[in-house]
Order: sequence, then structure tokens, then C-alpha cells
Amino acid sequence: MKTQAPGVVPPGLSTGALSPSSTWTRGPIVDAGAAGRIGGVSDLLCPPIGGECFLSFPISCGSLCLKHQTEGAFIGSGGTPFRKSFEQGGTALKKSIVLYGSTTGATKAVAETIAEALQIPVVDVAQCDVKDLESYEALLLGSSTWGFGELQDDWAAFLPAFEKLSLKGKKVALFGTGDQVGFSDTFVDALGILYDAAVKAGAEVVGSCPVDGYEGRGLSVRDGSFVGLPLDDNNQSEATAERVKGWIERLRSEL
Ligand SMILES: Cc1cc2nc3c(=O)[nH]c(=O)nc-3n(C[C@H](O)[C@H](O)[C@H](O)COP(=O)(O)O)c2cc1C
Repeated sequence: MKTQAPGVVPPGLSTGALSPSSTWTRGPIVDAGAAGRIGGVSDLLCPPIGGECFLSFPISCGSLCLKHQTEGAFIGSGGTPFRKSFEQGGTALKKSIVLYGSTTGATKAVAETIAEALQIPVVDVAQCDVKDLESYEALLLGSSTWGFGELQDDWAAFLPAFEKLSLKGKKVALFGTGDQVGFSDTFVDALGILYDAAVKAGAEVVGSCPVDGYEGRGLSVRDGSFVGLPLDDNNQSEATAERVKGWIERLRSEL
């Protein structure tokens, strides 16, 4: 860790109930990925240590860490408080990767958005060596659905190798794009296929979504919820950005 000279909270950032100038000092610069990312723009780096808490947020020149002497302090951006993350003890995001299959680019675009927001690698399943997945603690799997309820082609080719993995102790989150009007009975069925494969391999699947707001149903609905994040750029493109954003925020606490 490198340490910086004392400073103040950069302008434009809210420190909640705390004064940005009187009590905050600029702390060490930390590799945010190594320290763990928790929520929104700000990242809580670790739980209180010796009565201090350490918080960071990405800014254009990197990740700046602020140190405050008061337990329970929080910092946020855009009005989002991070006290909740703080109270949860600052769990770091597991070592995660996004793996996607996409034929016309819709799922690829979502995969890249998710990977960028979580600052984790993203790989096209068509280019993936299954051995490369073993070192990850969490896999975010994306696939579109083709035919009538079939996995995207590259995913279909990869599935036999994927099914041989042991995913015991690992977490899996699923997302996918589909068309709930043209294919109302097989809407995002790929999520259901990947869900079954992940559960069979011993993974814990997180990131389910309520069915509210969707007309399509199919294999991806279990116990009244989608097993992952369903997206429909064919009919509800205006909802995609918000759905992705909300899902990412929930995932941060589930991964
Ligand atoms: C021939 C064809 C079959 C499709 N079958 C389904 C389907 O069964 N279920 C579904 O939800 N979407 C289905 N879709 C819609 C695609 O999954 C959707 O357009 C998706 O966003 C494509 O994503 P990609 O570009 O990442 O492959 C189908 C589309 C086509 C053209």
C-alpha cells in the first residue's frame, strides 16, 4: 500500500452526516480489486480495524482511499449511503468472472456492462478453456436462447465440459436475453438449462429475479421467480439498463 499526504474528500462526493473537510484524511491507495468492492460507486475496503474504518471510491485517476477515525462512518456518491455495507462487515466480492455466449451481440453487451461495473474479467464461452474457470469462486453465466428454448450455440458446445466441473462451494449467477413475445413459452429458457447444470455441479445459484413486469415464462422460472436476470431487448429495451443496474447492486451483497 502506498500512502498519500493528508487531504480532503474530493468535491462532488457526499459523506452523509459527516463533514468532508474536518475529520477525513486521505489514506493509503489500495488496489480496489484486491481489497474488495461492495456497493455502487464507493467501496468499503474492510471492516473496522482498531476503531478505524477504511473506505474508497474509484475516481478518474484510480482508487483513492479515505481513512476516518469514527466507527460507522460512511461515504457515498449520488446520495447512496454505504452504512449498510459497513454494518455487514465489509465482505469482499468473491473472485468472479463473466462467461457469456452470444450470437448477435445482445448478451455480449450485457456481459461487458456487468463485468465493467464489477471490475471483473469477461470471456466469450467460445474462447474459454474450462480449466480457466477452476480458480474462480463465482461464475456469472450469460446466454441467449435460440430455437425453441435452446442454449445459445457456443454455450451448447461448451456445456458438456462445463458439466464435468465441480462447483461445490462456488456461487453462480445467471443472466440472459430473449424474446418474451415471439417465444412466450420458452422465454430465456437458457437460464433454466444453465441453472440445472450449475446445481447439478454443486454450485449455489444466486441472483434470482421476480417475474413481475415480464409476460414470458418457461424453464427459467422456478418457485415463482426467474433463476437469474432475464432481459428482452426485442420488446422491453427501455427496461434493460435499469434491470441490469439493479441486479448488479443486489449481486454485490449475494456474491
Ligand atoms: C430463430 C430464433 C429463435 C429464438 N428462440 C428464442 C426462445 O426460444 N426463447 C427466447 O426467449 N428468445 C428466443 N429468441 C430471441 C433471442 O434469444 C434474442 O434475440 C436474444 O437477445 C439474442 O441474443 P444474442 O445476440 O446474445 O444471441 C430467438 C430468436 C430467433 C431469431
